[in-house]
Parts: sequence; structure tokens; C-alpha cells
Amino acid sequence: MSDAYRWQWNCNEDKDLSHRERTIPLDCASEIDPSAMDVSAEPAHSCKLSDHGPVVPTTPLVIFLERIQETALKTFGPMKFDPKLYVDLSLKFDLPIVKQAFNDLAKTANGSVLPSDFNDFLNKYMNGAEKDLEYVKPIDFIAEPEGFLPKVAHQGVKNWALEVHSLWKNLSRKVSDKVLKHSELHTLLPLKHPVIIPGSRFQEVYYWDSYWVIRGLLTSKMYETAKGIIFNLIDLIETYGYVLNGARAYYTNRSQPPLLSSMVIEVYKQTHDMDLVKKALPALIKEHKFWNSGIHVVAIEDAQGTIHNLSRYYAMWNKPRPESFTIDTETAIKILKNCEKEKVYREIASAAESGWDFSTRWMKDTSDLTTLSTTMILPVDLNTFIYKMELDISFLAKVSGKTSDSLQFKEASKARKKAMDAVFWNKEKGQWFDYWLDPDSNRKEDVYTWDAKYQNQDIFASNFIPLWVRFQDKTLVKKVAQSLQSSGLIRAAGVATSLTNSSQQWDFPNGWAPLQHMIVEGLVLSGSEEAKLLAKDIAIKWIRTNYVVYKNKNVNAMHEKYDVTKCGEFGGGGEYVPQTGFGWSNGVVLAFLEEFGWAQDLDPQCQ
Ligand SMILES: OC[C@H]1O[C@H](O[C@H]2O[C@H](CO)[C@@H](O)[C@H](O)[C@H]2O)[C@H](O)[C@@H](O)[C@@H]1O
Repeated sequence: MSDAYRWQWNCNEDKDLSHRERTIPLDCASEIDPSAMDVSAEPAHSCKLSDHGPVVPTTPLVIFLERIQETALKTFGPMKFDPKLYVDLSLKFDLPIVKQAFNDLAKTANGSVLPSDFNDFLNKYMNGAEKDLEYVKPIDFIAEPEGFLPKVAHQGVKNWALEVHSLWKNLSRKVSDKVLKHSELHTLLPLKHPVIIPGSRFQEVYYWDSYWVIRGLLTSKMYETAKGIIFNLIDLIETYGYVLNGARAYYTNRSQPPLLSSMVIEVYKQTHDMDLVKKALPALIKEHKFWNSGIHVVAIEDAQGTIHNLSRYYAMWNKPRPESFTIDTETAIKILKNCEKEKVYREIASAAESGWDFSTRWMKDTSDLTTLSTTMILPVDLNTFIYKMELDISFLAKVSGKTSDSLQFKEASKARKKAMDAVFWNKEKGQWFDYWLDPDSNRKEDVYTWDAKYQNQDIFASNFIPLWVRFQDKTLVKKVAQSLQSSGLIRAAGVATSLTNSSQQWDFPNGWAPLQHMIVEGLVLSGSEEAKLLAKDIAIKWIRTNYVVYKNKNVNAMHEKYDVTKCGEFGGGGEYVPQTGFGWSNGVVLAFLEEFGWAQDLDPQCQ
């Protein structure tokens, strides 16, 4: 990346704004003197690693709610404190009125308020997140759809599956008219179509979660609801140029694992809806450009001298994440220089963009979050998703009669496959490894030089995600399946995320529904009998643990993640308490039951 390009990002700072309010538009001009733009007021050379990259503007409401969040922490204390709650509040009056009332509150020297005064203020001037959304029964929900899970013979499992299916009603919402009319008072974004939320603290749509929600909805024969979700995501691309992490004003500075094309393909396979395809295609092409230009793309020269392009996560943000403002501020407290803090904040936000927030996968020191280096890693899974996006766009363009687009994306997919083979694939180990970009590596201009020593050979479930798309090659699948079996990831209740117990949620001993699903589906699609048996074994373990937790924990709830070391335990770790609901877990259980069924004599209890 050339310095000329870097400076474009530091060109439009508004000096009248507070440090927190300064933002750098993506398309600002490049003539301004870069040294005048340094927010940290520290010379760049004094920073060990300084931040580079665009910053998407945030809204005055988000900035105000961050102050509310900080005050709430000081007032109520850290016990059971969830910072997200405060950036999800909406205003009952215009921002200047609410700001004034907040400024008028009597505060102690450390910024806390008498709890009763703060509660009165919140009640008088704010609404809770639940007021922004209305429960809505999905138009295509039927208590027992015709042809529902024909392969499930066990009555107990069938009844449970029907309960899971009925959870779509609990998770279905419509953005309220108040939000549509006065969006400036709400951080919830005004989506037109009904949504399915993950559940609990996640009361808004999430990008990659939606793929597994849709897989479940298809099993539930809820095609219209599935299409509505896709249309909302397309609207986000039309507005922002990419799908946001989630449908909140504070998520506009990053995306999430790009799976929209996969959603469109799955719905198209079931409905053959050409209108959907025609609407989706231009948006998908726009999204492809987002992931393959600017900061998201990296050039790397392989051992044979061929130059490849691969993509990386790179959030357009260098401050604490608003939904975790107090947490990120605390994490970076030991970093003294602003320029280095901004770098840490960008790495944190980029890890959130990866969907794996947080994981030792992105950390130099597995016990220290300030060593997150997300933007310096070429991730195997992201490039698998973009490879799939290229194949999907090629297919969708073909069925729409757009032959030249179809050929162009076919070529792009071939180039990425070659790049993934050259950079990630490790023949000896039978896995694809993330590649760490070494800033000091022998680099010619903007091109990194590949070196085997920068493949991260630690074991993560993501090392096996290409199986999901690369299932055509039977010999390769066999090798990868053997490597998976001996990796140590397959445990009593499913596939672990990694082998490192770091207390981060995207690490051992947690297992996540999307990871189980992509690995299992990849093994099934391979057509190899051995791989299929392994897939079935993982799916049965996963279904059992979901079933037993649901039945035995007295709450009849599906969880966000599970502890895969023991059947019947939900997961933990990370920065918030375990959540229930839960969109993608429901989707994956239904998709597995559709694929594998459940025999009458197969006990769903832990063995
Ligand atoms: O509030 C902290 C973080 O929460 C989200 O991440 C987690 O939940 C998402 C919704 O289920 C899921 O998509 C993600 O993989 C989880 O790690 C959110 O996406 C983050 O941006 C946010 O900082």
C-alpha cells in the first residue's frame, strides 16, 4: 500500500469537533498536508505501530449514547453491566433537549450520578431498545408446515424440532413506525421488511447470522420471510455500499463475513425466483468490489513469482466500538500514545468484522487483546466466502442471461482458487492456514512476498472452512477429512473453534453453529462415504447437545454457543453473558435434521 494512498484517508478532519467526533470520509481529497491531520498530535515516527485507514463518520446520537454508557458504568458499577444496552436506547425528545437534561444532572468528580437521578433521567428522556421493534407473526409461518423434516422418525425429536421452528415467531420483528419516521432518535436502522433477530441482547439483524437463519427458514418453508431478510441486506448495500455488521447506526463502519450471495443461492434453489436474482445481482457485484478494493485487498507474490490478490478484514474505524465503548477504552488503557491506541481500536473493530470477536486467531500474544493484529492477517474463511461469492455471482449472472458478467466472475473465482492454493494450502498438514502479513517482510512496493513461515499453523476450525466450497476434489477432501479427524477439534459435542482456552468466546472450548454447519455440509457434499460418516457423527453430537441443553436447563432455550467438551453444556467466555434465542443455532439444528433426520431408535440424550 503506497503512502500516497494512505494519506487520502487523513484529509478531511474537522478541527472544531472533539477528538471522538472527528471522522475521515472514504472519498476525501488528497492535497491536504498529512502532518496537520494527525489526531494524536504525536509525530508518526514516535508510534511503534500507527493507525492507517479510513474512518466512516458516526452520528451525534451514537456519540451522545457513548457518554450515557460511560456514566451508567460509573453510576451503577460493573456488576451485570452490558454496555450495548445504552447505545440501543432511543430518545423521547430531540437530541439537544436530552443532551441539556443530561448535562444538567449533578455529577461527582469521577462522573457518576446518583443512581435514582440517573434512573429518573433515563425514564424521562429515553426508551428501551424493545420499543423500537414490534413483534410480528411471519406471514408464512404455519405451526406444522407440510413436508416438515420428513426424515425425523423419533417423535420426541420431531416435537422439539417443531418447538425450535416455532421460535421464528419469537424472533420475528418489524421496525416500528416511530423509527421509520424519526430515525434520528434511534440507533436502530429503518429496515423495510420484517427481520429475524438472533435474540436476547442482539435485537437487530446481523449479517452473517442471517445465512443460517435463512437455512432454518427454508427448512420451515418460510420463503417470504427469507426473501425479506435478503431484501433488507440488499437495501443496506444500496445505501452504504456493503452489508453492515448489524442494522444499527454504530455498525456502519464495518461489515461481517460476506454471505449474501450464499443466501440468494439457497433461496433461489428452492423458489426459482428470478426477480430476487435480478434485484440481488447488482448489489452482489457492488459488494464484491467492496471486498476487493482499497484497504480490503492485498497483493502477494508466491514462491513461483506469481502475484495474487487476496482479501482481509479491515474496519473503517479507529476508536472504541460504541457498543463496547467502556470495555475497549479499558482494554487500551495501558497504551499511552493516541496513535497506537487508534491502531488497537481498529484491530478490535476488524476482529468484530470477522465475526470471530474475539479469538487467539487474531492475537500475537494469546493473553493480550491489545496484540490483536486482524488487519495484518489474510484469513482463510473470508477468502473462501469471497471465492464462493464469485462462483455464486457467476451462476446468478448466467441464469439472468448476463454471459459476460458470468465469465468475468468465473475467471475471478479461478484466480482466487489459485491464490488460496498458493498462500493458504499446506499439503503436508492437509489444511488451509491463515497467512500473517509481516510488515518487515521483503516487500516490493505494495506487494508482499510469500514465505511458508508466515502461515499460522495453529489449529482453528476456520482451517477447514474451504471444504464448504472445495468439495469437488475427492482426494483433497479425503486428506482434509483425515486432518480434521486428527486435529483435536472434534470433541464430545461437536467441533471446537480452536485448541486454545483463552477465555475469549471464539476459542476452545466453545463450538459455534455456523462452524459446525459449514464443515458438516462440506463433508456431505464431497460425496465420499467416509466424509459423510464423519459429517453425520458431528451433526448427531451437535443436535444432541442442543436438545439436552434445551430440555435440561429448565429454560427451554436455544443457545448462542455450546461447550463442545461435554454434551449438554452451553458455552461462555468473552465480553457478555451467554445469550439465548438463538437465530443461527435454531437454523443449523433444523438444517441438520433435514439432512440427516433422526431414527426412531436413536436416543437424543447425551450418551
Ligand atoms: O457486542 C459485542 C459484539 O457482538 C456481536 O458479535 C457476536 O454476536 C453476533 C450476533 O450473533 C455474531 O454475528 C458475532 O459473530 C458474535 O461474535 C457483534 O457482531 C460485534 O460486532 C460486537 O462488537
